Amino acid sequence: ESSGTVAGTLGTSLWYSYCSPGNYTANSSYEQSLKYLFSGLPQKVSSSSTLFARDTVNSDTEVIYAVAHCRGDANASACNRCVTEALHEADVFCAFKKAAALYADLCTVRFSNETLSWRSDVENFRDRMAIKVDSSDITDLEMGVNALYTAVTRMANSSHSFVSASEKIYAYGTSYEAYALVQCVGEMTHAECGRCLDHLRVSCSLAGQMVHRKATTWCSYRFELYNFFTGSPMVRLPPFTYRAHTGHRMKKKKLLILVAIGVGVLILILALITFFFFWRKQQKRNGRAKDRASEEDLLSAGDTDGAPGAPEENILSAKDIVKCPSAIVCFSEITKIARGKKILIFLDYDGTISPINDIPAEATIPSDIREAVQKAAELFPTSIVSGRRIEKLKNFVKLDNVHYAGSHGQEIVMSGEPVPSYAPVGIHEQRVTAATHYLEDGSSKIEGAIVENNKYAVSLHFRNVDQKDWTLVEKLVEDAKAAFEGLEMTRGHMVLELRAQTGLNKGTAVKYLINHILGKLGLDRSEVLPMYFGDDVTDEDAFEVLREKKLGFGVLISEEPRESKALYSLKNPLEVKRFLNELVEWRMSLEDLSSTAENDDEIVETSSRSSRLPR
Ligand SMILES: O=P(O)(O)OC[C@H]1O[C@H](O[C@H]2O[C@H](CO)[C@@H](O)[C@H](O)[C@H]2O)[C@H](O)[C@@H](O)[C@@H]1O
Repeated sequence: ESSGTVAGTLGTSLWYSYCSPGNYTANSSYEQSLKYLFSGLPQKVSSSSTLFARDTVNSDTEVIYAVAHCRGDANASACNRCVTEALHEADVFCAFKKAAALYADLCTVRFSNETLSWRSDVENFRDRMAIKVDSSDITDLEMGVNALYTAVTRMANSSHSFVSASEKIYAYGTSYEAYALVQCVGEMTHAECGRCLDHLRVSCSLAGQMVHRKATTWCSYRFELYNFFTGSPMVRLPPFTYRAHTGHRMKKKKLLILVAIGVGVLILILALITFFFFWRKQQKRNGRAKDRASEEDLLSAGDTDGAPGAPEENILSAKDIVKCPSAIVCFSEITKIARGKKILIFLDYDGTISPINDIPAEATIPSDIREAVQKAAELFPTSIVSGRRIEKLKNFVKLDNVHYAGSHGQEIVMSGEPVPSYAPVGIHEQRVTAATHYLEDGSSKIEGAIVENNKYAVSLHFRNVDQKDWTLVEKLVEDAKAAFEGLEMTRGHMVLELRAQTGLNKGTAVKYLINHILGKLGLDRSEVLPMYFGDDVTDEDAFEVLREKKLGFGVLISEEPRESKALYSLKNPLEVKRFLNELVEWRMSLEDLSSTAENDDEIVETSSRSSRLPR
């Protein structure tokens, strides 16, 4: 069932739902049997002493299995209500699907035409993460949360199936109250509970994710920096103080420093020997290279003339947010920090890889830019992150080897996967559809206004509207916002948008994509260099994530200097194409270099980009 639909949102009690691909037809015996199953399940689970129930029912052709489980601190009526609502959501969002899994705060429900057991389901976990703590002491805080996790898990698999706990964590003068909850289905043995939890735990590191949860129907855990469960914590762990652990760390640190010094001296000696031989070769080459003047002078200018705002030591810590130097001029700085890392590329669509067009529906991507994106994606994991809905985006981009994040990062489809791996639940789409009709009606009298439904956001374009009518446009969007719940207004290039209030944006999408790509490649965040290219205000969320997490950098696409959280700039989509092509060429030349390293002279003779090759 891995190809099923997964939906999720922040802010509603149903935080994840998963519908399997198999369908049943209306009025079939499967539908009748499922309804029967649904009618008894809430009562069955809420009256069980372990707040867990299984049920089965025979349709004409198949057996349908269901399990439901409520959180250990829920009372019977809250449990009953939660399961009833989850099954109702299943009716709406997984209509006609033979199997589904629904994850709400207080309960999980799973039904299927295949038998259900924790072993067969353990791969089917769902997670929701948020990197909530933006401070330099995140590692120390993480240690506190890890300590809490270890203690609570140990308890859950030794004596209880439900454990809530809290702990005070002191890290560098700040005090955090951390809360944890771990639960297994009562019928599982302690060993099974332990294995189920271990499986959840190893499937993703806690690194940086202070606030997160993971669940299958059978076992789950959740961490928050606020008290989210009912009643007092069952266990109160002694305060975790980072400083108490520093003594041990210091010893380790000293040892590491000594080893590092030894290795350093050795490397220095080897480097001196290598340098001597290299210097002799270089003397010979200089004669031949003198008269080679080419475009590379421009591209490597940042090396020599100190381009304005060009970061000197570590480009990720540059402070100037107004003037972003050209990514083309600073190409050699960029490749310097990219060396040895996997580059991850994130591209906004409109204004970044597609030139601005007066008619949004006609803003296609030029074939040479598409070709550049495709080539880049063959070497670097690439994602297109846009305000447009994914269907439309895919239709324009027409590339299979990229990931897509649509509706301003609210919906995500990974490359090669037929269905979204992340999307808000349906109520948000319904609100946007209602607002779309409202805007269509209201704008029919405003000449030049164009309404565009982007699934979880609706755009009212005023690029072609006479300036005297702009106030009408703004008023219409404000009225629509007031008329429907759960929508927020944002602005872009000559466009006002009403976006579903999901807490998701291009920044959260970039975090999600980076986590998934890291997981897929088995890499650590220090091994990758994400670059995000975007032209609009909505891209600032992504620039900010990369800048503040010191993960990588943003590249602002703009003809004029503009205040931005991006670190570099490019003028227009043509420059984006050129940069991507340069990046591909650089990466390929590294490969060439390593395969012909023994014949260094030959490389110098034939490469027109010799100054950017690693020295
Ligand atoms: O995140 P993006 O991919 O940049 O999408 C943001 C909006 O882009 C589109 O509108 C913009 O481009 C249009 C075509 O060039 C232009 O006519 C319009 O003025 C721009 O705002 C798209 O139509 C919107 O739905 C996106 O939200």
